[in-house]
Order: sequence, then structure tokens, then C-alpha cells
Amino acid sequence: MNPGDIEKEKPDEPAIETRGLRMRYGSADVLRGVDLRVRRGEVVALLGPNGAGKTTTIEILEGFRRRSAGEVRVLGTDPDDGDEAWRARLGIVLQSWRDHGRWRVRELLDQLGRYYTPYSTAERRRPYDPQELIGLVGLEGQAEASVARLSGGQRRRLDVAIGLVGRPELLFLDEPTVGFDPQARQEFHELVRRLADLEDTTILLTTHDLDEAERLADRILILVGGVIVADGGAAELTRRVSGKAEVRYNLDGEWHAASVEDAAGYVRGLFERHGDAVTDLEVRRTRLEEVYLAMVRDFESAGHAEVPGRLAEVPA
Ligand SMILES: Nc1ncnc2c1ncn2[C@@H]1O[C@H](COP(=O)(O)OP(=O)(O)OP(=O)(O)O)[C@@H](O)[C@H]1O
Repeated sequence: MNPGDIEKEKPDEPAIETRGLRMRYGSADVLRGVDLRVRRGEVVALLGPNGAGKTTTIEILEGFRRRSAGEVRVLGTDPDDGDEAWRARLGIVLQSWRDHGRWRVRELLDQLGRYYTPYSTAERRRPYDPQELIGLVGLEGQAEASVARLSGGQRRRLDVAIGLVGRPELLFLDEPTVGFDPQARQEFHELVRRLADLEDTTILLTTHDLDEAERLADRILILVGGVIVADGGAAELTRRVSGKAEVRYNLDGEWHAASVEDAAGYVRGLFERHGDAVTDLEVRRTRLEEVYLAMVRDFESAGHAEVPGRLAEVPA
């Protein structure tokens, strides 16, 4: 079977699907039955406190780590059985990657890109042209710089370029924007949206930046205590925790605030009653960060036994 054939397999199958995924390190159960589905073309953010098992999950999906139990399919293949053709369809940006110090940026991308040439298809030309990729991640000024001389943020941009060089169908990003300045972060967000919208790339990312998750992801998964405790769009998760919005406004020079369920109705009434006397109107719903912290707190204060039927021992 050649790589072209593989790409045409089961187009409706989700890019990622796990059922009852479990991982035990020694006697510690880190993943206790993770069920997740990521549709093709979706951008999904995996959130969770330090040590929740996000990297472990991603590494299992990438085929870097063998799971203890459960079913996993990534682009139609069990990662434990993934071959080179399967790997060529993935893009991976790890939390840290330190090597290639003497290489120059363009040279490195050119070399790494050659690995993907045999896996080029009519739908997905592989690899990216190094110069185009350098422009895409904003490293034009560093194309001829040696890797050891890049700043932390530039190095991270290169990590992203390395993850993209094979024009992946599925891209894993583990805390991709750590060390980015605000402008680099914004450019990176635009890049991710462009990859998802124009190149139909499926993206699974982990981040501790809740604003980033909200801005980038079609869907957010919260991993706590080894299970997914919440799954939905940012607005949906926010509504689930707090249906209320805060309306602030100035009326005849005095500030007012109200916590209301129907913000649109409240604002309509406000203008009907006071017209132009209302100024500086602001409607603010609960921020994702508050929602996230409330969910983690609830889970932790309930004790982990609150997730029924999911905490059984992983078979040794
Ligand atoms: N190779 C290993 N052997 C033993 N324990 C491990 C191993 N790798 C990870 N762990 C443990 O598994 C748990 C989950 O780690 P993991 O790196 O997956 O978490 P994470 O959610 O990615 O955390 P962070 O947000 O800090 O990156 C942690 O308690 C960690 O100490």
C-alpha cells in the first residue's frame, strides 16, 4: 500500500478516537479511562493542571508511549502499529526540543523536509517549501542563522516549523507558545487558524493559557484526575458553570452593575427606560479561566471518587 492509498481510507473516521484509555506509571494511575474524539479539521485544546496527564495522552496518540489499556485510533491506525507512512502524516511540536545547534534554520528545514518527499500526494504536497515555511512562522530574519543563536521565542517558532514541514494532516502542539512575546503569540494564533481553515489540518494542543484556548479551539477538553471532566466550546462550558453575565453601565454619571441571565433583554430594557442617558455599556460573561478553576476545584474538593465507574484499577 502506498501513502496515497492510506490517505483515501475512511474519510469520515475521526482523526483521533480513544476509548477507555488508561496509563499507569509504576503504581500511579495517571489516565483512568479517557474517551476522546477529534473530528477532522477540528482544533481542540486539552487543558488540565500540572501533572494531569496531558503530555502522556499526547505522547500515546503520537505513538511515543505505549498505553496500559484502552483503544486508540489516530488517522485510522493504532499508534502502537503506526508505520513510517502514518508518522509522515503527523506533525509534532514537543514541549522542548534541543538539538541541531549548528544547523542553519533554512538548511535544517530543507533537510528534515526531504524525509517527507516520498509521502507527497496530489491533495497534500510534501514537504513545505522551506522559504514559504520560514515566512509562515515569521523567521525571515533568521533563515541563515544557526539554531544555537536563536532566542527562546524564535527557537519555539522553529519548533513549530519543524512540526509543519511535512504538511501534516494532524498536528500535535504541546504548550506551543511558551516564551512567545504578545506579537509572536498573536501571529501564532493566526497561523493555527489558517492551518485549520485553509489546509484542513486537525490540531490538538495543550496550553495553560486559557485565553489562548478560548481564542483558538473549536472545542475544549479538561483533563483532571485522569479523566475528561468537561468537553465543549468555551461559551458552552461557561454557560454550564454560570449562566449569568455581568452588565456594567454608566447612567447620568454614576456606575451600575447587574448580574443577569438574559443580558440582551436587560440591555434592551435599559435603553427603553433611559435611552441616551446610558453610556459606557459593557457586557461581560464569566471568563473561561474562572470556569476552568471552578471545575478543577469542584473535582478536587469532591474527591476523585466522584467520577463513577471510571476509577477502577488499571490491570497491571
Ligand atoms: N516516564 C514516567 N514515569 C513515571 N511517571 C511519569 C512519567 N511521565 C510522566 N509521569 C507522571 O505522570 C503524571 C502526568 O504527567 P504529564 O507530563 O503527562 O502531565 P501534564 O498534564 O502534561 O503536566 P504539565 O502541565 O506539568 O506539563 C505526572 O505525575 C508525572 O510525574
